[in-house]
Amino acid sequence: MLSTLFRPLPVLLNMSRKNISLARMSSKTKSAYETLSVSVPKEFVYHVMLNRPDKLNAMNRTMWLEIQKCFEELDEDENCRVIVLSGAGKLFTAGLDFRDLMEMAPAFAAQEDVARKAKLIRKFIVTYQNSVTSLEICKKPVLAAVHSACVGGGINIITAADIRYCTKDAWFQVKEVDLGMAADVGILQRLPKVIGSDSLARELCYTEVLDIAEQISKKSPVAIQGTKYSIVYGRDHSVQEGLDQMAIWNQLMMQSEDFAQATMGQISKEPNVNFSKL
Ligand SMILES: CCC/C=C/C=C/C(=O)SCCNC(=O)CCNC(=O)[C@H](O)C(C)(C)COP(=O)(O)OP(=O)(O)OC[C@H]1O[C@@H](n2cnc3c(N)ncnc32)[C@H](O)[C@@H]1OP(=O)(O)O
Repeated sequence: MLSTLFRPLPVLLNMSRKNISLARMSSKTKSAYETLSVSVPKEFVYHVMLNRPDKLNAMNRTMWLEIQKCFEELDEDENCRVIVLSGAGKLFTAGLDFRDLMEMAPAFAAQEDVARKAKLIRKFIVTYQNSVTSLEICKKPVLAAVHSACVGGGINIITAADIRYCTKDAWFQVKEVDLGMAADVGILQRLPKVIGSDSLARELCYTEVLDIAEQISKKSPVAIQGTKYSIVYGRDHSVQEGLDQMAIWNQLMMQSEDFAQATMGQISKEPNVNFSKL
């Protein structure tokens, strides 16, 4: 289980529940966010909370953009020396917001030419990559405190943090293959390095459980093959080179029928999709 590789420290979450008003924050960090809550539980300690509890902290476009804005601001804020990142409500995050994906689909579909479609998709991927990378670029240490579920996009986010803590009930799922895509905003580049086991990272990215062969065979071949290619590429390249490769790869592969079929399967809770041979 991936959870065994993260350090359990529920105390962090308790500390963070003290909500200290925005008025106490420095003048440089006074943005109000729609999807994040920022407080200062102790001097120099800032607490950023993913704050869409009624949506299981699903990461919509606003949240991706606000994460980057927030970490860029805290990077500049001299009153901030360390940042705790957690999720409000019953779990850390349910990952990428499906509704957001559905809203973006018509814009992609409106472009008929593959190069123009790819240009649009690339912009979307790189925007979300930059959001995750903002935690890594931020000069202040970021401590991720995870409780209950941390799915898909959430793993991207915490692998860019400095230290990961979790409660005993926490569980982690690299879920992108179930959407018919290779994870493209940092998991494949950072997770193997973070957990120090290329073998375990591959198992988690392909499947999550031990009956490996059967599970892999039922998933999208576009997603599995893209995942493998990108992990191997990531092993021999820098994180940024891996992210660049990923954006090029998925600007094409997210146009495949596997992506649409797998995403619909997840939304309708009928994940048994018969993918075409590849
Ligand atoms: C360029 C792109 C870069 C980013 C890529 C990122 C990719 C990913 O993040 S892939 C992972 C996507 N997420 C998932 O597949 C998780 C789906 N959700 C679940 O498996 C469960 O909800 C969960 C185990 C997290 C919690 O289960 P629980 O039984 O407690 O709750 P549910 O009844 O399933 O859900 C409650 C309502 O929340 C809605 N919801 C859940 N997840 C999402 C989501 N990711 N996006 C939008 N909405 C979500 C769910 O539909 C329920 O809504 P309602 O039926 O209206 O009550």
